[in-house]
Amino acid sequence: MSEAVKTYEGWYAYHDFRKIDWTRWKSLSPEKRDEAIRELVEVLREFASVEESRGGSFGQYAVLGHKADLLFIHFRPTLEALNEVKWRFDKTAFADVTSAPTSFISVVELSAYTVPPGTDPMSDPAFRERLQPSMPKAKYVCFYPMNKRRNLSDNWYMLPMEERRKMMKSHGMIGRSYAGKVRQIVTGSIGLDDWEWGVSLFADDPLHFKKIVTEMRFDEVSARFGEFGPFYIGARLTEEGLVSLLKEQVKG
Ligand code: VOV
Repeated sequence: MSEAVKTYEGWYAYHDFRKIDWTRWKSLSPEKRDEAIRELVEVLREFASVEESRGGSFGQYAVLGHKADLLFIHFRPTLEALNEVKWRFDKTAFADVTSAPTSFISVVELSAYTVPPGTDPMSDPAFRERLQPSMPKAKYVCFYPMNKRRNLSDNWYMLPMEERRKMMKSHGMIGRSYAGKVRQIVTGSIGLDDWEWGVSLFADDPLHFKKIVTEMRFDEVSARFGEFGPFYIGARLTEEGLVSLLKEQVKG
């Protein structure tokens, strides 16, 4: 058996994708819509307020294309806290006009591949901080789930540790060349959801997503072992942006 990599876990993550039923939204009376918006704003402010007490983090995005309309990303210390968030949102009148085309449950994860042997990364406050990240305030988010291949000829989980470490080092070096352009938050989902990881990337220029993902496709660890699920791209939504989106849609 190959040596399993040591992983370090932080906040749990809930990627909540929502599609809006615009026909139902438009069929509500103006008073009901205003009331639903007021309640939604209150709940989203509540979600965002966890940042102040460092009890989690929250981001809201408008999703492009047909796969979803909105993405809410929640980081919280426990799965129970994520469930509370879910029920809190589902109780709102706005939730009644939405459906959830998909969702993703995972936990912020760092691994020991790049940790010098014999050192304890948890003694480093910066490392511990990265396990409880604030949602980056970049303009765009890109999210996709991924696995590492387990074919007979290319099985990540049967490679010796040293070989995996070498490939992850090369991966990390490509990643670091995007410093200041792309922030990544990798969340582990083995045993929690249908894929092995969720990759959340944040950037002010969406082309940087295309560049980094392309470059990584040519790097051995992604080229040989990467298996990818659907990609989602979202633009960060301010409170005003969300409210005007909901109001504009009903104008003839
Ligand atoms: C924005 C840049 C960036 C940077 C700096 C970066 C660095 C690093 C380092 C140093 C490490 C290893 C230690 C750790 O921190 O866990 C990782 C780990 C990981 N990564 Fe990464 N990655 C980036 C970016 C980045 C991208 C764009 C992707 C998607 C890959 C692609 O082909 O589409 C990705 C995936 C992952 C995954 C799935 C893991 C866990 C793999 C495992 O087997 O455990 N990642 N990553």
